[in-house]
Amino acid sequence: MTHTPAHDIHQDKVLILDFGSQYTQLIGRRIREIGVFCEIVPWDIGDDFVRNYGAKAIILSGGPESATGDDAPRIPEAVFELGVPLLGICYGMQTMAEQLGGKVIHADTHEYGFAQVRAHGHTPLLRDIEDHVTPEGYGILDVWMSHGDRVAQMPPGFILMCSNETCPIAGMANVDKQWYGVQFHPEVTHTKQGKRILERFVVDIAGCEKLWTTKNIVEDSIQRIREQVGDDEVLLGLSGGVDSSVVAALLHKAIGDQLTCVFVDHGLLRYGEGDQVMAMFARHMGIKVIRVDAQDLFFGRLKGVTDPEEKRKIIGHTFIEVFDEEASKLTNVKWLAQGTIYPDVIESAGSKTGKAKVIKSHHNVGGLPEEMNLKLLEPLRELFKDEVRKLGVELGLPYEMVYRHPFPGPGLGVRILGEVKKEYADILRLADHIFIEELRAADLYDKTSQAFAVFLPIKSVGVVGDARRYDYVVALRAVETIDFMTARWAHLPYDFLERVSTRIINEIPRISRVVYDISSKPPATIEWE
Ligand SMILES: Nc1ncnc2c1ncn2[C@@H]1O[C@H](COP(=O)(O)OP(=O)(O)OP(=O)(O)O)[C@@H](O)[C@H]1O
Ligand SMILES: O=c1[nH]c(=O)c2[nH+]cn([C@@H]3O[C@H](COP(=O)(O)O)[C@@H](O)[C@H]3O)c2[nH]1
Ligand SMILES: NC(=O)CC[C@H](N)C(=O)O
Ligand SMILES: [Mg+2]
Repeated sequence: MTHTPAHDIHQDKVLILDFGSQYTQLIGRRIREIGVFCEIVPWDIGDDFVRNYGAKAIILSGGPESATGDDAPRIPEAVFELGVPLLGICYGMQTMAEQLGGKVIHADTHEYGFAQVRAHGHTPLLRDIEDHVTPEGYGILDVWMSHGDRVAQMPPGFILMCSNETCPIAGMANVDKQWYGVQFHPEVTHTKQGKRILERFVVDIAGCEKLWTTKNIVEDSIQRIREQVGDDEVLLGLSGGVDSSVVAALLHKAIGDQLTCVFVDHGLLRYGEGDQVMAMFARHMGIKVIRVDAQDLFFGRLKGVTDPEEKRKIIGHTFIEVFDEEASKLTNVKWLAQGTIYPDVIESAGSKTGKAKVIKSHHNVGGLPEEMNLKLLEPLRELFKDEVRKLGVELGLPYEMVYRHPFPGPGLGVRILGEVKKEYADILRLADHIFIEELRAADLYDKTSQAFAVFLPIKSVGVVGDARRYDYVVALRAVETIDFMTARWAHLPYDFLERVSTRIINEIPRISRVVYDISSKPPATIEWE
């Protein structure tokens, strides 16, 4: 049965040219939230790409460079030839000004953080959008700025759109062509009217229809998966984490029992996780799940190994081995499904050109041997994490599963410092479970981005019931973060920490002491190894 969605959800799309801003992904997320599809590409993607893409509007991001420099990154010429609305943000506006005959200078006073601009409400972009009105009747916007350069002279054909004392040209517009530039960042939530401004641009000015909704995405993905896969069989590594769970639910809906999942129990899972995954997917949803008990294999391979990178590599290779073996038992499989999401795609494109240092090798199930000849199926590769979560809920997965904290593939293997032993994993699982259970009970789970316990294989002395206890130490870790690239340690209430610590020491005989990790990232990382 073929199924035709009511709309082509990619019909109206916005192209975002990335000049290296810290907030480029935020621009993308805001446009998607508004209900319009968009994609982020590097600024030097080339004229041909820009001409053939079919964007209804183009947004030029901010960036760290100075538009005054001779070899500064520039907007491809094709952008100006297309006749579509343009919005330059910060660096995007500055280079637009330079390229069209205006002038940018290094400013004497830099603006970082909160600012206000007077909005000259005569342009379509800002008309009737304001936070305050002055006694003289001018609109004022509360915005967020981050710049050292500024536009000193507008290009011919542009009029002033907003300004303040430090930045007399804080916005400019060529209303005929629908080309706009703003010095402030509408994509960050500190700019209160930011989302309205972006919506005005993509919906009212560029005429994009709001077709990018969770319901439409589900319908569209299902149709595309069916067309791609036909009658073939698909294999998916199911971890119980958010991404692979949503892929499982989506594939099951699209192709039913042509899907087989492999769930590897490496002995480094959270408390009760294996049973939960089986109950949820196999029993409740009727998905074919092969549970592989590979505990002895993993613990055997990890015996005596203490170096964190070596542990990560061994876990990664052992995963592939198990996967390979399971795949070879199934005869008709042509596809390997993966939970790759859009930030993975953007970041791996960026890292090809970058020279970033490897801090940790993330395990990767994608490195399967060539002779398997499996084709890759990645139905989430256009979606941001928050979109993946909404999709999960739409597909009927429970809220608690879809909004759970991320869990690394190597699992407790990177939360047991030094050598990994089953004995340690059993102790850690219990401590972690108590911590998470208490977080949920105190309504703090959703207020932290990631929380877990870490096992320290050192012993400390305690006194319990007048007796001496000489046993292990557990560290609690909880962080608040948006993107997991930087993180602040969570300031959990003392009485809460006290309750968790008391329970852990009382209920787990092998633990003598509990400590709380107060390091942020950077300079620490979120996981301990
Ligand atoms: N225990 C496991 N059994 C089978 N496959 C696994 C296992 N752990 C990880 N994988 C595979 O590795 C992929 C990457 O893991 P990763 O932790 O990044 O994603 P996830 O578990 O799907 O989601 P989340 O980021 O929420 O944990 C998973 O999508 C899954 O395909
Ligand atoms: O799937 C994964 N495989 C891995 O090997 C891995 N290592 C770290 N993480 C997760 O990444 C985020 C950042 O962690 P770090 O600050 O420790 O680098 C945190 O959310 C970590 O849990 C991993 N996820
Ligand atoms: N955030 C930005 O885009 C900054 C642009 C430019 N690097 C400046 O400092 O003005
Ligand atoms: Mg995971």
